[in-house]
Amino acid sequence: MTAQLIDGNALSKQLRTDVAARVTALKAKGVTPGLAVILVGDNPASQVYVRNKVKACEDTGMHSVLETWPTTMTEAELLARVDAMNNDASIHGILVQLPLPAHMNAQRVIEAISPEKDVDGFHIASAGALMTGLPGFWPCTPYGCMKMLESIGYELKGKHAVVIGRSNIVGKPMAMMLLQQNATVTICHSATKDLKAMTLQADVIVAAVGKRNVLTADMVKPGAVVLDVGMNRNDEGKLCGDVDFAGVKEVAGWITPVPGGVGPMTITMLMVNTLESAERRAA
Ligand SMILES: Nc1nc2c(c(=O)[nH]1)N[C@@H](CN(C=O)c1ccc(C(=O)N[C@@H](CCC(=O)O)C(=O)O)cc1)CN2
Ligand SMILES: [Mg+2]
Repeated sequence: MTAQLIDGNALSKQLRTDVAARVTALKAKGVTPGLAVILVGDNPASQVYVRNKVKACEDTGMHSVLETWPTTMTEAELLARVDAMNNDASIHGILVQLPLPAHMNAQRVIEAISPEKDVDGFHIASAGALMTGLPGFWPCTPYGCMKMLESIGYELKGKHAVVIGRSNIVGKPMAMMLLQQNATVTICHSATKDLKAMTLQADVIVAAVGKRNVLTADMVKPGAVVLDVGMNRNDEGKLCGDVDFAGVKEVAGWITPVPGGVGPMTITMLMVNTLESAERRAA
């Protein structure tokens, strides 16, 4: 058996077309959605991601502001920039690209973003809203995973989902979203005793560890849906996920590739969150 591919580039293209149409409608009401992107330091991967975010804004007709600051910026200076964006009426979404330099407290910076503009969904108010089922911004990567499941018409009710990884930005919110759709959810992590015993029971597996080959073919139930959130480099320096793609695709029913899977969906859901923030303002 060979798994069907869930193509994050194709789904993103489709969703961004919908976003662009809604942006046009909002502009007709006099509101242009605006995103502020703040990058501190010169991490080359982060530079690529922020450029792609600005480009996604251009492609969907949104306004964007990109601020890049040197690593020597102080946390107080960064907090002042966040505050300026909180008070800028042309900005509906603010994101501070992570990771931040070591001398900054990322959580403190995130909490300085107004929850109404927290389009990354990282603020504790956003996390609390997701936890309790109240309206709020959902973190873009797990939100993108949910859209991928929706795109294949997958019914989560009563299914067993295993999330590998417990980060605040992927693993934990992913588990909450799956739970909200009435899946039975298991969160596995570095102290899990028998990961394979868990994943073999799973109808849906989300791998979000940041380590190659965390999931291999012998760990997957035939027909399972496998979503790969990892971004690593293999021995040849090529981008790869957490899943042994070549092996697992022979067992799984559905699988996301890396690159071209969850990654592009992260930026697409950022566009959706920013648009919805602006729509709320216009309502
Ligand atoms: N403030 C934030 N910081 C970070 C986030 C985030 O959502 N908000 N997530 C990641 C980085 N990230 C977006 O910021 C991100 C990573 C990867 C991709 C992506 O499209 N990847 C491509 C491959 C790109 C490549 O070739 O290098 C893919 O998977 O196809 C998008 C966004 C951490 N920081
Ligand atoms: Mg992410």
